[in-house]
This record gives sequence, structure tokens and C-alpha cells, in this order.
Amino acid sequence: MTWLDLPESTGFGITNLPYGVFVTDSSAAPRTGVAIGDQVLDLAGLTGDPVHATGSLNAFLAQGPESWAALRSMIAAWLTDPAHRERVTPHLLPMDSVTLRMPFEVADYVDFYSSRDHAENLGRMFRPGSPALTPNWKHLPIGYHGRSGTVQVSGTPVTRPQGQYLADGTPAFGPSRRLDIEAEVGFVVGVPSVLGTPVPVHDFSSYVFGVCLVNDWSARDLQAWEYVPLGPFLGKSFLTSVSPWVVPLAALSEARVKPPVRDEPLLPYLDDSDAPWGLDLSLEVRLNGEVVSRPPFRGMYWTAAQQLAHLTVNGASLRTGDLFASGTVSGPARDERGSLIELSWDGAEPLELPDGTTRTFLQDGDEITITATAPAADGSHLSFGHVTGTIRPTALP
Ligand SMILES: O=C(O)/C=C/C(=O)CC(=O)CC(=O)O
Ligand SMILES: [Ca+2]
Ligand SMILES: [Mg+2]
Repeated sequence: MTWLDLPESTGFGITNLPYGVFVTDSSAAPRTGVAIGDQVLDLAGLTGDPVHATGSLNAFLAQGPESWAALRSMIAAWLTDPAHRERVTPHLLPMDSVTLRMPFEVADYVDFYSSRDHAENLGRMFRPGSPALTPNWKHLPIGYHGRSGTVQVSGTPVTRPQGQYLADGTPAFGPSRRLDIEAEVGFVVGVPSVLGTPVPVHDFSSYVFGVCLVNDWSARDLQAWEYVPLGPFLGKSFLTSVSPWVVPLAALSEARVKPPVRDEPLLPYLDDSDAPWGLDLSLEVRLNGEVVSRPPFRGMYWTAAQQLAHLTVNGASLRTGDLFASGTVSGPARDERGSLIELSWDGAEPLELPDGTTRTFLQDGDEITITATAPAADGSHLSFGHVTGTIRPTALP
């Protein structure tokens, strides 16, 4: 029990304690905070530790699992033992009085493709006449390297990208006409690995610090024209949005579930039978405030532990701040799809919104917000906060 007065059914209870970076009106110096209820605990102010005053979580993430666990249990003690109340209280700020910044400096950014339903849906739409899943899909977690410099915090405006697309079979240029979302879950690396040495699937929690929400904005018309044979490029590199709070893996013990049964035997380096990192996260996607989808994360075919093992199996090393995302989270039902291209079935089945309008792809002015919850240790639910973005018209030079 905490001595704080927490709002009822807050997703930021004592079992969550996610980390972020914030500034206030009175202090422009960005520093590390922990969300608790509707407040932010100023760790730089409370601890005086310069690691929390750098303006990004990276230095703390680099310290590794023992430091992460030690600080987490200290924060829990500060917020539960009334003996600390007087010392801690001056460092609690109302959440609505702070501005949340990008929580970590993104080193490398990788995006996977691990929802079977999403991969089958996209396969049917992008490659009609071919099998929905490519022959490699059940043997390795497919991914591509993205653009870390355009990963930005929630709230960053989404400028409609322009580029090349096919119009009636002819290359044309202009603002994307098929701007889309991808509701995803991101994993943040804390501890670097050694070049040339793979990270085994069961070492996942020795390297990965925590989890955030990701919206991998996608221009489907640019993507469809450019992606063969090297994969997504400008269709996805214009912006990727992440939530400001990073939920530590340590908060997710109650959310761990067995991943789905795999149809094909896995090569030993991907065998996760002793490292089941399925996670029971429930996502929600809102368009202009209305829920348009509830993607279930627990059914993802490949787990983050397997993705990490795969992305390092060739000897590629990890750096503090590496971000790898799950890929679009889609479930089997129509209202569980994590992208508009799936929800509107390539534009053929427009979504009907409560305000009487319909959508295939995003219009200028549309606002997309993704949230997620997970089961918490005390029987409640913990929140991942949200990642939001509003579409702005193409910027013309
Ligand atoms: O199937 C394709 O060619 C393309 C798939 C995607 O656009 C999805 C992607 O970025 C990976 C993912 O989010 O699952
Ligand atoms: Ca994606
Ligand atoms: Mg992107």
C-alpha cells in the first residue's frame, strides 16, 4: 500500500513505475521521472543522482539489471513507507504540469513483422495470387532496419509525406493518398552486447529494459511502389511515434504468457521453450477519440526474446537505446486489426465512424491514439500511457 492518494483504478500504480523524461515551465532542464498515479516523481531532484539529470534514460539503462532492480525496489519503498513521505513529497509534480519528452535516445531501430494475422492480411493485399505468408515467415522473425532519427515522442505532428506512387500504372509524385498507422509494441535495449557474440533467447531480460507503445506511420502507396526487393524505405521512414513512458520488464511478470504453438519446428537458437516471453497486452486504437480496434498482443507468433536472439544471431551487436518493435499487432477478428489498410481491407470496406463520416486511410486533421494495458500483480491493470499523433498537410517547400 502506498501512502499516496492514487486516483481510483489508475494504471500507474505502485506495481507499474514506468520511466520517462520531462521538463516543467519553471525548469527547462529535462530529467528523469517515474509516473505514479496522476503525478510524476522527479528522480533527479529526489536522488541528486546525475544519471537522472541527463535528459534521457540511456545512462541509467546502460547500468543494467542489478541497478534497475535496486532503484525499482527503492522507489517502491519510498512510496509505500510513510517514513519517507516528508522527503519525497516535494519531488512529486502533478502529471498535467509537466511536458514529457522523448524518453531515450534511439540508437538503432528495427521493426519486425510478428503478427500472423497481420502478415497474412498484408500478404493477401500486397501480393495477391501468392501464398499469404512468405516461405520464411514461420522459420524466422522477419524484420527491417528503420530510421532511428525520425523516432519521436507522442504528440509530434505527423506531416503527410510526399513521394512516388503508382497512379493507374504510371509513377506519380505527390502527398501520400494512403497514409496509415501501425499499432505496435516496442522494446528498449539497456545493456550493449559484444560485436560478434549473439545474445541467446533466454538472456532477453539481461539486455532489454522495458516496453513502450509504437505507431509506425506508413504511407501505403509509397511503400507498395518502392519496397521490392529491399523492403520498406521512404514509406515508413518519415516518422515513428513512441509513448513517453517506458514500462520496465520487471512490471510485467503477471503479463507473461506462453506464446502460441508454432506450426513449424524452430531452429535451436529460436527455441524459446525455457523463455516464454509472450505478453498479455491489450491495445486500443482510437481515431478522433473513437475506438476503431482492440489488437491483442498475446497472440503474437514471435516473441521479443526471439526477435532479439534473431537480430543478434549473425554477431550484430546491441547498443543502449536500441529500439525494436513487434510489428503491427493484429488479431483474427476485424475489430482487432492494427492498421487501417486491414480495417478497411485495402480501402474496399470503409470504416464508419460515429460522427457519420467514413475512413479508408487518414485525412488531414485526424488524430490517432494508441493505448495499452496489462495485468498487474495486485489483480489490477497497469497502463502503458498512450502514443498519439495528428495528421498535418504536406509541407511544401
Ligand atoms: O507485407 C508487406 O510487404 C509489408 C508489411 C508491412 O508494412 C508491415 C511492417 O511494417 C511490419 C509490421 O509492422 O508488421
Ligand atoms: Ca511496422
Ligand atoms: Mg515508421
